[in-house]
Amino acid sequence: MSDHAPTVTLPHGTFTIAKRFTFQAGHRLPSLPPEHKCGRQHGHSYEVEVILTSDSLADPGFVTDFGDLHPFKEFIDKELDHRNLHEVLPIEPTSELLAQYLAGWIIDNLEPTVPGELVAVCVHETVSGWARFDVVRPQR
Ligand SMILES: Nc1nc2c(c(=O)[nH]1)N=C([C@H](O)[C@H](O)COP(=O)(O)OP(=O)(O)OP(=O)(O)O)CN2
Ligand SMILES: [Zn+2]
Repeated sequence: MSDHAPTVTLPHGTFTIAKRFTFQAGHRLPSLPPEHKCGRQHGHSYEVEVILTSDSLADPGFVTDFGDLHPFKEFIDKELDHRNLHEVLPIEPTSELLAQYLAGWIIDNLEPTVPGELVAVCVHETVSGWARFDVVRPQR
């Protein structure tokens, strides 16, 4: 029996990675009618998933080094963690708008320094509810 796994023909395709970040925050959704429970102050353990893609890999075989996403963690920890989101964000803090806002932060601040391209940001507010914002790029 050989000591090596067999050689295979490597298929063409695209690579996708994801990394999860978490933070705790309070919010309310001030635009909701007064009888809606989510108009009241409450909190979530937010999970944010950042999804990046590339057709080719940087050494040693990365779309983007997961460690290169650390500035996003620093941003979340400094600006969002243990805060009232409706007080610190320039948007109404629904999951959908938070996903779009975080995608904008990544495109402005992180994407220029990493090889991968942002595909989407998912925001999980609860174990059962989440929203995803998909970045639409102009046709090249
Ligand atoms: N499309 C969206 N709907 C709602 C959002 C949102 O961001 N996008 N947010 C909320 C509230 O923030 C709420 O905290 C979560 O709502 P909901 O899942 O209804 O609340 P529960 O976890 O208590 O769920 P139950 O299934 O009722 O236990 C509301 N909607
Ligand atoms: Zn909520």
